[in-house]
Amino acid sequence: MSTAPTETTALSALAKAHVLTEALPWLQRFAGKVIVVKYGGNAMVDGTLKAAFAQDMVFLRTCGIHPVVVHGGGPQISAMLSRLGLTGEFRGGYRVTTPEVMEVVRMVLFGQVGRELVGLINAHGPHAVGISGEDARLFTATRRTVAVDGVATDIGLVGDVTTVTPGAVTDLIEAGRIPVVSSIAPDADGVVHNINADTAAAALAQALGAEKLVVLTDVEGLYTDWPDRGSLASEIVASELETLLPQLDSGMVPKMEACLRAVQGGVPRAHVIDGRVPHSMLLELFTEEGIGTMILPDPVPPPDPMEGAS
Ligand SMILES: Nc1ncnc2c1ncn2[C@@H]1O[C@H](COP(=O)(O)OP(=O)(O)O)[C@@H](O)[C@H]1O
Ligand SMILES: CC(=O)N[C@@H](CCC(=O)OP(=O)(O)O)C(=O)O
Repeated sequence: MSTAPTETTALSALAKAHVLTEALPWLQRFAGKVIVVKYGGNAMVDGTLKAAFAQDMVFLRTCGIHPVVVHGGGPQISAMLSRLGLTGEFRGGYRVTTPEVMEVVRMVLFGQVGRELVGLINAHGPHAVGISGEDARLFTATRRTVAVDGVATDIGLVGDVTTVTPGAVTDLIEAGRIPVVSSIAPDADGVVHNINADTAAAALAQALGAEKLVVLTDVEGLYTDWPDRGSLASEIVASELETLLPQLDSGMVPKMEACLRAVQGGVPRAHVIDGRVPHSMLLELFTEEGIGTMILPDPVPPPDPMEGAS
C-alpha cells in the first residue's frame, strides 16, 4: 500500500521542479558549447567533493554540454616531493622546477591526479579520457621567467603554452568523451616543461573557442584587497584586472593571468569559484545568482538578458 503525499513532500517536490525550470534557459544556452573547467589541486580536498565534481561533469555532458577538464595538483606534487625528501619551492606563484622536480610533476599530474579524476568520472560510464600536453602535440611550451619583486627570474623547466593543437581534444569531444588534461608540455626540442594548470586551461579555452573558463579553487573568488574579506569582487573587467595584477600574490597570480588571457583571447567570460562548495559548478552555471568572481573582456559586452551575476 502507498500513502498520498503530505503537504510537506508536495512542497519539496515543487521546489525541485522550480530548480529544474530555473535551469532550463541555461541548459538551452550552453547545449553544444565547450566549457573549460580548471579543477585546482587545493579544491580537491576530500573524496566526497571530488566525487561530486566528477558527477557534475557527467551531468553537464548528459545535458549536451561539452566539459573539458584541466586539473591542477600543486599540493599533491608538494606532498610527493616531501615524501621523496625533495623541497618544493614557489617563486612568484610558480614552482621552481629542476629536472628532478619535473619528473615528479609529470608522474603526479598525469599518473596520479589525472588518473584519479578519470576513474571518478568513469564510475558513471565510459566518459573520461586522460590526455597530457605531450599527446598529439596538444601543447608546446616555451621556457618562461616569472616576476619576483618586479625582476624577471628564471625558475627552471617552467613553460608558457605557445601553441595549442586541439585536434586530440576536439576528437574526444566529438566522440562524446570528457577530456581530462594534465598540464605538462614539451618545448620545441621535446624537453618537457611544467605548465601551471591555470595557464594551460586558459590557452586551451582560447584555442577551443570555449563559451566559458571556470576555475575552481579553495577561496570564494578574487579579493581585490586580500586578505580583507570585504573586498570580494563579484565581477571585474580585463583592464581593471590588468591594473590589479602587480599587487596580487601567490596562487592568484597565475589564476588571474590565465583569466585575463582567456577573455582577451576571445573567451566571453571567465569565472573563479569556490571548489570547496559541493556542486559549485552547477550553482555557477544553472542558477541566476552565480557565485565567485566573473572576469569580463573590455569593452564590456552588452548585458546578457539571461545573466544575473553568473
Ligand atoms: N587576492 C586574492 N584573492 C583570493 N585569493 C588569494 C589572493 N591572493 C592570494 N590568494 C591565495 O590564492 C589561493 C588560491 O591559489 P592556489 O593555492 O594556487 O589554488 P589552486 O590549487 O586552486 O590553483 C587562495 O587560497 C589564497 O590563499
Ligand atoms: C609551474 C607550476 O607552478 N606548475 C604547477 C602545476 C600544477 C598546478 O598548477 O596545480 P594547482 O592548480 O593545484 O596550483 C605546480 O608545479 O604546482
